[in-house]
Amino acid sequence: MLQVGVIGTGMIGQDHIRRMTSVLAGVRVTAVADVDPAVAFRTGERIGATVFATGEELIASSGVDAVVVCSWGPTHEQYVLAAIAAGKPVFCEKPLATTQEACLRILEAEAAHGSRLVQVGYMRRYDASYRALKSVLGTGQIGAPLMMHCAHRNASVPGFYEKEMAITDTAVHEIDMVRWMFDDEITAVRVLTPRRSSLGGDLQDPLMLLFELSSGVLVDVETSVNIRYGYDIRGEIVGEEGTAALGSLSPVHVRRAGLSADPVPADWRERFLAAYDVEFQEWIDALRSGGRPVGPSAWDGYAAAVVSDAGVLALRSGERVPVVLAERPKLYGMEVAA
Ligand SMILES: NC(=O)C1=CN([C@@H]2O[C@H](COP(=O)(O)OP(=O)(O)OC[C@H]3O[C@@H](n4cnc5c(N)ncnc54)[C@H](O)[C@@H]3O)[C@@H](O)[C@H]2O)C=CC1
Ligand SMILES: O=C1[C@@H](O)[C@H](O)[C@@H](O)[C@H](O)[C@H]1O
Repeated sequence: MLQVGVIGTGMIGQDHIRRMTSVLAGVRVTAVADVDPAVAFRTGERIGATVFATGEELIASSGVDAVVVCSWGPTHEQYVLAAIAAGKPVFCEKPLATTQEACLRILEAEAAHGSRLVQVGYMRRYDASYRALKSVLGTGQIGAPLMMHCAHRNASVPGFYEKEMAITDTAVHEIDMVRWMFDDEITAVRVLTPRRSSLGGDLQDPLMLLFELSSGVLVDVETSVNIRYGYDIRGEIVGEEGTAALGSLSPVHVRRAGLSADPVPADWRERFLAAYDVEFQEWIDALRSGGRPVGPSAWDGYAAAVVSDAGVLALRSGERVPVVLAERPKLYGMEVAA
């Protein structure tokens, strides 16, 4: 049984605790910590886990074999570094860290440790629809890819959500997905600002991002974070001889009162429910078999941060911003995770 400690017991922390305590096999949540002690105590009491006053104490505990970090982005670096220093595997929700400099510090620490300990929570790589899309691409049946159109729509966002988070918090999923889908790097970013939605308050919402890949493939991403009608994730690849798109996800299609409709998920927990399950089960199984994490690596977390930084610059300047990555350390090979 893998003994896991969870740092950050907010929205996604609770969801991952639920899957580790009642859905997945071979795992027990033995410890929790949150900067808000009331939340941590309620959770610890409910699931019978030890509550630690700080994430660092949780990481040091002998009752914790592996760590899951679900706290706010700016706090990820300190916990990932502490887990590496303790030699414990750490699953960190996205983003790996909020600056590329912080990601580089994590890469250095992991390289000094000498083997992979870190996995980043880019769950789209585990989603059945994205996996099917990648496999269609791989068979060559639509010919060489030329473009991809994506949409990332949230029904609404919390009050603390700022305009650049449409890139650093939201489109960062497409940044990782595109690198994985095409086995390629994003080399430049542009960001266009359409007419502003009146539903987004001060936010510049929606945004239109354009990624250039080193192969010449172009990827456009619409982010709309106040779309109201639900959580809608789309993707279509245009190839030389055909197109392939993420399919409809609904198990049921309703026709009534002059309407033909599929339900739309409320949020990411519903849309990516199965993907998170697969992501965590594969992580647990890899660690239990004495292996290393094989999903999105600290390198992937770093690359996403560099592209995301370029996106923020492109939004501020209105210019095309090139993406410059550091040299890829040997530890991360050229393998494509998940
Ligand atoms: N993969 C995905 O689809 C998703 C990933 N996320 C990521 O998960 C992380 C958490 O997001 P949410 O759960 O939505 O936020 P949240 O605000 O609901 O929960 C975060 C929790 O972390 C706690 N926390 C903050 N600083 C802390 C610290 N220094 N030490 C310990 N606990 C601390 C807060 O008190 C709170 O309970 C973010 O990095 C976010 O980007 C969130 C939603 C979906
Ligand atoms: O990661 C997530 C949130 O943090 C983010 O705020 C949302 O825009 C994404 O759709 C969700 O998957």
